[in-house]
Amino acid sequence: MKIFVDEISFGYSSVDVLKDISLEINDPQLVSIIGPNGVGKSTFIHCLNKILSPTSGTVLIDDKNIENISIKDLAKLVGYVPYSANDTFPLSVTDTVLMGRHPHGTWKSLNSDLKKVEEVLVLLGIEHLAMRPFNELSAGQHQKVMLARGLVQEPKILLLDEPTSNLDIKHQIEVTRMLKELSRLKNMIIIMISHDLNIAAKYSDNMILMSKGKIHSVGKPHEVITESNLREIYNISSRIIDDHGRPHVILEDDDDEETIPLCDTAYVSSGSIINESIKLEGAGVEKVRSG
Ligand SMILES: Nc1ncnc2c1ncn2[C@@H]1O[C@H](COP(=O)(O)OP(=O)(O)OP(=O)(O)O)[C@@H](O)[C@H]1O
Repeated sequence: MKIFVDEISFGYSSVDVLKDISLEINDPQLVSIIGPNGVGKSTFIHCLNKILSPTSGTVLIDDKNIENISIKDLAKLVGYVPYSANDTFPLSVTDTVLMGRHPHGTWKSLNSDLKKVEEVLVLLGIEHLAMRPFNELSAGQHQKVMLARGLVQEPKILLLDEPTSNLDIKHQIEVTRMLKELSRLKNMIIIMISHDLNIAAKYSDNMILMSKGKIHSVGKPHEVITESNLREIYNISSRIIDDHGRPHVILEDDDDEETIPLCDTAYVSSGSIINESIKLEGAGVEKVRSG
């Protein structure tokens, strides 16, 4: 499986957002897209599954231009879990997840589909919610159910827009680690937008830092999460603590000379909570041309 993005640009009617983005991603892996608010991260992943069509440039999946792939066929290749806290489904959790088995297809519920749903609910630790009405769940539970719906689709490429933003710290870590494991187990390219630099750095095989509609940096977490990048793009003073070869970001307060962990994981990661069961290095994200 390979995604090749060749010089795509996109603008909404009033604003140019993406400018000549090129990128190639090979191999099963977890890739995080990071960058400040409004730089075009969601717009970019919308161009990878035809929610939006680039104004110029092409997106190829396994050498096929996605413009020539029907929405129904594309759904077999590319899954997408949007950032949305407002989804409502007048269905049970099981039926909501079941919809992911046949996106754009006929509504079915075969035993094999139900088994897949059950597996994914167990994987995400929400099997106890199976019969609960979706609309009665909490925001974090909603987010896990929507993630389950994306996973049960078993796409080759899964696009996730801030999939852990409503989860508590323990579940953010668990789910992100699980996504990395799943990329290997299911042979998937998982592309996740994240604002949590520490968790993203810890579990991503590669990271993409976006700025003003372009890719600013791409590569391994320690290549992307650098003090100079954070100062330039986020305008923050930071210190990078190398934790077993992976960066951890500590904010520095220029006035008070105090340091603040960027997120709780700075503490957690140096403790014993994280117990990685799979440790594989991924590779294969390559910036083809810089914008
Ligand atoms: N439907 C739309 N119509 C017009 N402009 C839009 C639309 N959606 C997004 N934009 C604009 O496009 C730019 C990029 O938005 P996008 O949602 O891709 O950013 P983002 O990097 O994902 O931001 P965030 O981190 O806040 O989610 C922003 O300036 C936004 O205002």
